[in-house]
Amino acid sequence: MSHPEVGERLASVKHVVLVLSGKGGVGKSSCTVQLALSLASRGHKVGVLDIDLCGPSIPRMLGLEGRPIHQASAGWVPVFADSDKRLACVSIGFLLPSKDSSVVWRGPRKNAMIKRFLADVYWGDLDYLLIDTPPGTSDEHLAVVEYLQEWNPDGAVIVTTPQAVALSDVKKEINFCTTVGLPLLGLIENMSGFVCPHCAECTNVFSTGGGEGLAKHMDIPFLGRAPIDPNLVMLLEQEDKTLVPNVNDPNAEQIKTASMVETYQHCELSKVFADITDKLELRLQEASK
Ligand SMILES: Nc1ncnc2c1ncn2[C@@H]1O[C@H](COP(=O)(O)OP(=O)(O)OP(=O)(O)O)[C@@H](O)[C@H]1O
Ligand code: SF4
Repeated sequence: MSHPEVGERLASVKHVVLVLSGKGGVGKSSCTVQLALSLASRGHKVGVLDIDLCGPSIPRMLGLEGRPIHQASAGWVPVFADSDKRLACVSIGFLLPSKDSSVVWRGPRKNAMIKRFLADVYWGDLDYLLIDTPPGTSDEHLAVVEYLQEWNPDGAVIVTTPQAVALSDVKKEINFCTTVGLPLLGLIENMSGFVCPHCAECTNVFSTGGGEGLAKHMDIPFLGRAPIDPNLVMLLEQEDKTLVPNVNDPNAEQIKTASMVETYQHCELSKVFADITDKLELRLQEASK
């Protein structure tokens, strides 16, 4: 079935990237947020579409909980995470009566909502649209791939952890992409080691390198390893995203910035994601040649 309204709506978007994981809790949403912050810090215009309809976490991570999506004549207006309007977000979380409301929908209703997100949101000109998906391969994945068919999304980034690499879930996710013809842009090994908040030394709590081995084995680019960073947890949890987290000294006066895009640049993990983002951008450039 053809979906020309999706193609028309996304004509002003340069790149569409899906973020997937085989298992829940491996850090897919936080990696999506960090890619978005990293791209926005380079001056790109970025949209984050959260299609994890049953467990939307992006509004909380970006500090946008409780903000409404407005209906304008051009379509649904996304919620912006910064005053420069470089980082826009759309999530079912903005449409629910409260943050504790749950979505218990069957496939057809979920599909209809995803189609509305793709066809009705007025993103304006975007350099990147990052789509955060639920874990595994479910109705949401099949729907988004079907609706994007004619638009040809650039591909998928897979997020895993060193422990999850051993499970077949991540291989299933990779096979899903191959089956539906979604190019694999790369794999991120998240929670790979622990950054000490005192000396910034990285300790490998569990084994690391599994993600790189798997990427090699499955012949997909390895984008990098992101360690566990307590300051990232603090930033994602705190309400005011303009305060630079400091787990070392929670009583110290926190540095204030203009936006979360800037705050994130003070986190150790932003350096790792700058490198991951370089590789992803390079991969997208190569693929579009
Ligand atoms: N590199 C990291 N350092 C510190 N904390 C992290 C890191 N990655 C993820 N986390 C934390 O782990 C928790 C789970 O992450 P997240 O919600 O991104 O996972 P997910 O894969 O999207 O989960 P699900 O799809 O099941 O909702 C969050 O509290 C997040 O802050
Ligand atoms: S890595 Fe951190 S916790 Fe371990 S010895 Fe160094 S300062 Fe202490």
